[in-house]
Amino acid sequence: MDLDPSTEVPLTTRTTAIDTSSILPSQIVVRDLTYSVDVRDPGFRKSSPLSRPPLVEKTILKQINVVFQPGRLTAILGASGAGKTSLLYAIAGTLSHGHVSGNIMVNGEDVAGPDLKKLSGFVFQDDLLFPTMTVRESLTQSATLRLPEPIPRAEKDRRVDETIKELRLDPAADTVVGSHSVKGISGGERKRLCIGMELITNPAVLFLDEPTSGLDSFTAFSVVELLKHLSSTGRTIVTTIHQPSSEIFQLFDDVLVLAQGSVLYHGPMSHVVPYFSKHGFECPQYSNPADFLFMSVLNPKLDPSPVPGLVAAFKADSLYEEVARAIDKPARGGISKDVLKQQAGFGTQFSFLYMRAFRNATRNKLMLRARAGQVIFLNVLIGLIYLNIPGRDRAGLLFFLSVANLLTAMLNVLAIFALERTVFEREHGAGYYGLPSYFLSKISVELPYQIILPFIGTTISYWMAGFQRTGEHYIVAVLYCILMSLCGFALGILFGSIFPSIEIALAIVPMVFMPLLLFTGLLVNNSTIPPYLDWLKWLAPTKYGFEGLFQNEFSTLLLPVVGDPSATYPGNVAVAQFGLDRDGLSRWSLFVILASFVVALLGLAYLGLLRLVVASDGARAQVRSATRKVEEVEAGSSKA
Ligand SMILES: Nc1ncnc2c1ncn2[C@@H]1O[C@H](COP(=O)(O)OP(=O)(O)OP(=O)(O)O)[C@@H](O)[C@H]1O
Repeated sequence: MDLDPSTEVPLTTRTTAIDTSSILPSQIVVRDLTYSVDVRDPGFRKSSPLSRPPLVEKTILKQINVVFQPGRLTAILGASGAGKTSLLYAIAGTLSHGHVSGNIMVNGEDVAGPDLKKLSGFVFQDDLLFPTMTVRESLTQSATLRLPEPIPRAEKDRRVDETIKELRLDPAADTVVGSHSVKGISGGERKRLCIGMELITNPAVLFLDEPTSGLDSFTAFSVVELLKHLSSTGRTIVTTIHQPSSEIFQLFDDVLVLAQGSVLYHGPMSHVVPYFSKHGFECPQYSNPADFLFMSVLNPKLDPSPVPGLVAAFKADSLYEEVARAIDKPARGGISKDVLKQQAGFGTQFSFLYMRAFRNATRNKLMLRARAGQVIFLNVLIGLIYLNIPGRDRAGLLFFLSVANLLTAMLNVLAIFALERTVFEREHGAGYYGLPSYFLSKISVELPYQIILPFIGTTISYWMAGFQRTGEHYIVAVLYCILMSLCGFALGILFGSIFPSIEIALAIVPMVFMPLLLFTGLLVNNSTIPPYLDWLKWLAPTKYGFEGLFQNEFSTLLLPVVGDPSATYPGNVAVAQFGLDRDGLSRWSLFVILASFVVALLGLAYLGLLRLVVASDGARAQVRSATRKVEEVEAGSSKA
């Protein structure tokens, strides 16, 4: 349990640390909001194993009309799959999949989703914070990247201090967020930090998706009490919530009950029980109204379902008339464009991301040592193996250098990117920074590794194995290894972004990658490969790496004849024996092709990331729903 009495104190009577005078009370009117997605027809009967179900439209939200008032805390309740998250995302403008129709107005002005996104804060259910950053650093990140550029640094720092005070995070201000393996702040502090990261811009509207999930009841209560306090300062706060306790339920000003994408009730919390009792659902005395709703009205096992009748009943109720009136005559206060969150400029984004990645890399000392250690260990080992091996038999070491530099870089980057991918998707989606600044900062932070590590590794094995002792040959060999490492870096990002998880990437990548090793020229002589497979060699960076390293070392060397060390033959003969002269490419042509490969792979990696950020918003709702179902099945089986 993460209960720390010093930090989890209920926040009942409190003053506010944040200057709330600039909050413009914002009424949100949602009119005829409909949301649908195209899905494969679940009722389709396959006529053959290859037939695919046709796409059909699935309506998730059906003509929703609701009004969220400033200074009020609204809870969206509903069974799993009712459309709570979809409604929140659709209003907040964080959906990118499917078809959304209807209007969303703030103080009577029509706002497109992205504008409301800028005007409001959004706290996601799964809080993705950087584990190596402290609470203060996380808030500073939000202030740096999301407050307008002209606001002075001192003012941004003041806002960070205010937010820490407001959320009572002072005792944890300099504690790292932590992760599964490193103990950091408590669950309640994490949630408050996520809220704080949104509060930095002092938004008039705050959306939260299940802010109490995973918290014990007391911590959950203190989080909702914080929301209540924040709404009392004039903010419009809307949160989805899953089965709140009766203490938490009492904190809400308004409740919106959803079922099958329609509104069953939207009005004051105090009217919920009388309203449903009027429609035949009597809440027993001393029962938690939320539990009562889930066990009776929202119980999916009820046959016939009361939902259609209750949807119609709500539309005929005086509460709905109030909503309809507000929709017809929305409040007129305008929206101040000044309060819109602004993304910092490219330079600020880049330098911040660079510093963060740099700090992250240097704080993660284990990873740093592991990366350097594996390079030194492998190259000393291979250097010892080739210490006394003469002539062209050292070709195996060149093969090793080309493949190992690519593979180690690719796997390291894949492992690191797998950890930060979800954070990247979330931060990018929340408008902290753009893809160009992220991509460039990633390259800039990784570049020293991809230069220094191959340099160290190649230097060790090159001199131990006794390759040509001229500056030129040594430098060309190092440059080839750096290019191979950069290819691996780009492939790591590319595979990390196109495959949904590191497990899937690791299952598929060897299948694609291993056959390409056959085209290097060492394992199979190039001239013996059948013509219909021969073209594949052009796709193998290892071919260019190995061929270039081989030519660099052997083409100008006189090699000893096996069995007669006093006799020699020109190294070009060895090049021809391996079939490496077949394409007529010099070591410099190979070098240029390999460098072009790096650029092309970096371009593909960028496109992979672009595809990821476009796809992530739409996928989020589905993933959450699937996760919830798994959790429910697990909870059900553990109860049983
Ligand atoms: N992009 C999508 N494609 C297909 N179905 C979707 C998509 N987004 C949502 N859905 C479906 O729409 C329904 C409503 O989903 P939503 O996540 O809004 O429900 P919810 O009330 O928040 O549920 P939970 O409490 O389980 O998170 C679910 O059946 C979900 O599977």
